[in-house]
Amino acid sequence: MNAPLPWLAPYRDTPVVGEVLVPGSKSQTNRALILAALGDRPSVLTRPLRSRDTTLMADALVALGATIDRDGMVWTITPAALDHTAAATVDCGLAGTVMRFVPAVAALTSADVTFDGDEHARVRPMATTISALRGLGVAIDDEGRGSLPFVVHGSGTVAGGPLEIDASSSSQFVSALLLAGARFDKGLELQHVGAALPSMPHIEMTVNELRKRGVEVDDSQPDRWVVAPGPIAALDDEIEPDLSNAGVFIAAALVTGGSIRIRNWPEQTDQAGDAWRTIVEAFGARAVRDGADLVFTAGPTLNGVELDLHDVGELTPVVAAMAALADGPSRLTGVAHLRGHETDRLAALVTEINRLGGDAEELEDGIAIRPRPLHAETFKTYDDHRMAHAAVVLGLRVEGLLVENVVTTVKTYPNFAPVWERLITT
Ligand SMILES: O=C(O)C1=C[C@@H](OP(=O)(O)O)[C@@H](O)[C@H](O)C1
Ligand SMILES: C=C(OP(=O)(O)O)C(=O)O
Repeated sequence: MNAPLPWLAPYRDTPVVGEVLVPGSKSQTNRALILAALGDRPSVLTRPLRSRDTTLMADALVALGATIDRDGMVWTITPAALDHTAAATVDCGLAGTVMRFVPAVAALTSADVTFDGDEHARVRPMATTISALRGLGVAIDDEGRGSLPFVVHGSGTVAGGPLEIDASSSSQFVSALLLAGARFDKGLELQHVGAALPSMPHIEMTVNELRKRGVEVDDSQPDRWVVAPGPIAALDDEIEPDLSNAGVFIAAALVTGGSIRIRNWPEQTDQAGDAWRTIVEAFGARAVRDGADLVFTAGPTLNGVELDLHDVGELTPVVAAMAALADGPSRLTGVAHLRGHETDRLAALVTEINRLGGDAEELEDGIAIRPRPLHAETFKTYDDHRMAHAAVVLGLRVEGLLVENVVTTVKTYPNFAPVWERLITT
């Protein structure tokens, strides 16, 4: 494949004022697809995200026997008969939700299912998925790697029952087992042991999605989930806008002293990205509801921040870009697990901010950033959609900044670059 051409990030020396409707939530779409494929009847999904991660998820479920009719903004999912026996291959791309969520579904089929992904996917943490499924009696052949690629040898059933795992490197290890747990013969009694779990809102989203489909989940004890065995009811559902991806637009308003209306921000939501409402306050900005929308307006200064982002780690790259443009120093902590994301995000952010002449330093569990005048360079994106988001935010204030590969944003946002360009240049 040819190397992508660097993209000149639009620069702005006046406040960005505008509005945007972001596409659907990646996390909700991929949970809904899994649960529909395991459901008791067909389900209809409205406004799903159509991006690389959700296409990979849909293709994976089709490979396991589900039928998915993708008609624009309405997808109809007919569940997989789990007696599927034909050998299948699942391309995980760089999608954590695909590489962590789908193996437990594959274990329920009677097929040999090979999982692999992008080059960097092979170094993302997977050992917990492999050992957890083995602990439930599933045969997996990973040639001792503890990472992709591996083959799940489905035997048609998973016994389920009690299981201890260490999910401190990714909440997705917990979500994956909960999503399939009701279809295990004995259900699942899952106990997390180890350092604090990251991304708790994502686990809460998993539990909510299960309950919406009639699955009984007891989460009354910390770090413990008991999923009763039984059917997963089909559900016709509408996907919310992706609030994590709204962050790059919110940042555009904050770093230029402007204002942005994010359309259709849900009143009640379990998305991690809802945290933008409080994060912007730390920067000295505010978020005000106006009907169905939330309007984010910059304050007179962009304060430095001290934020523990353990629960909302995926917001870190955009927060770090804002911090590099702030009026004072920042410390972003609680995010050691970002080293296992699309790239080692702590190292990548420090390298790229410093490449522009900034002063960022890696901490044991985060980043310290002291703002300095920045100059244009090519900002490397490491095939990470959120590194590209960080780059375009910095490009608003650093004239001439080039983004190595803005197209990498297709992981969770189709058409991001033209939408951004229109907002910033009109
Ligand atoms: O379950 C999910 O949909 C996700 C969980 C989180 O993963 P980690 O717990 O690995 O950070 C989050 O960062 C990721 O973007 C999506
Ligand atoms: C960590 C992320 O993705 P993934 O689902 O691939 O883990 C992310 O989107 O920030």
